[in-house]
Amino acid sequence: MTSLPEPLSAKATDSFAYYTIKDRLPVILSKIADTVYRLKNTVREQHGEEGTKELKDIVGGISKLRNELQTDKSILTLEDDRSDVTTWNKYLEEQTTLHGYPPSWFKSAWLYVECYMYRRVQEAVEKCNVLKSLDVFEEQKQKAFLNSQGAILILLNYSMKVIKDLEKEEELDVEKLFRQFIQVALWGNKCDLSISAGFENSQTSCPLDQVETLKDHILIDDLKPLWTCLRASAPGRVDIVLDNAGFELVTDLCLAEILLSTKLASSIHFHAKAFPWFVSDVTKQDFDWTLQTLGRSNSIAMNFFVQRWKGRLSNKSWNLQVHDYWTLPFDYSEMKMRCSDLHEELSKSSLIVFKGDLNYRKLVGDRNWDTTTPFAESLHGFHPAPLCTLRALKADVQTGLAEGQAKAVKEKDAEWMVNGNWAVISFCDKTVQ
Ligand SMILES: O=P(O)(O)OC[C@H]1O[C@](O)(CO)[C@@H](O)[C@@H]1O
Repeated sequence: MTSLPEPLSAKATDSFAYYTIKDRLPVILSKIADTVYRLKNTVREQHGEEGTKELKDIVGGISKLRNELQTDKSILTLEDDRSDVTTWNKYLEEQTTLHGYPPSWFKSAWLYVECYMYRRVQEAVEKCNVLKSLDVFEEQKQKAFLNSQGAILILLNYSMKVIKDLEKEEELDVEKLFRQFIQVALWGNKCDLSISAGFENSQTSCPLDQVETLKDHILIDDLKPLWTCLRASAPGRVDIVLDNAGFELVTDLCLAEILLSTKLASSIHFHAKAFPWFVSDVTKQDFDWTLQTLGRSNSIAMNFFVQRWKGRLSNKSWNLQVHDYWTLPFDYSEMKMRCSDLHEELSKSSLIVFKGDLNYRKLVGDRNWDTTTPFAESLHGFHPAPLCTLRALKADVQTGLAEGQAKAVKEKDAEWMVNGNWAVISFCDKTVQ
């Protein structure tokens, strides 16, 4: 086997990694500090002096972190008592031994240091007593959801009509529905709050029209083999490794619903993050909040789905799973070796759907691949089950393109790799070492 390409890193000053670490991450950290500071009156009312002190400690921790990042200090060990501390600290040791110097923000692998930043933010919260369950991104995530209400309503009204037609046994083209809901979930990934450095990024256009208007922006379309695979194993277990809360989560829930209602799947296993991550990623709290909020509305479609989805959670056709591996800095080719229980769990699936950019980066190891490297090869042996990725491009890594395709798209849009306007549906049903 030929050697692997280098991991992406801010060492390359013309890279998106460099721009992210130099400009985007400090903005995200400042925004966290502002948001937390604005909670001071509420926290004082609810938790008195202890809360006020903890809030100050969080803001202090975030400012210190921003300073470490901007001055390219070494990565420090974690000092809270979360279950993953030992794994993080051991990895830091491993990296120091491997390279002969301690990792730092601008010298080490982008994937590692960016994940570390979110884990350090969590450290500041974990060290608290009364504020231990604070989600520093909660306000942004909830605002983005509420600002996407129009698009959510259109999608849920349409989905309700589809379900009712299916129940009436109307002759519906199931493959067409599958293609449509996969693409809605794909473009749901355009909206995320970390690419916009935490600034407003809600879904405002009609998600169904978008499927048509953005068709030519899908650079890899593996819908056909994906459909064939799902059809052959139907109805089986489908896993969805979630990405962002807000509009994107609703598109994922609708996809899950359609897979079950059309009997393409018998159960859905959603995978959420164990703590607030990359600004807008879904935690269990976000998942629950989304259902509660839909349930409080007076829209018929929202209420219809909340009842249906609560039923699915209690009869276990929907399952929500949380695992620390999703918030560790490892790529997925390391899963079998580092975390065999999750790998084994995923191997029970008929199809694993990985949502979003960060999952893609972890699938392909966040390396400087030639864009024509086959997707299966870039997975570097990761294949617990047939898998696909639904990803809007927001980082300068891509595999599976045809010869000349990268050049052609770059001529149309210089920012194609990072602006979220281009996407891929890549599927793999075999292991390639
Ligand atoms: O929510 P997604 O699609 O995983 O995107 C995560 C974002 O974080 C990054 O991975 C790095 O900031 C970007 O590449 C992307 O903007």
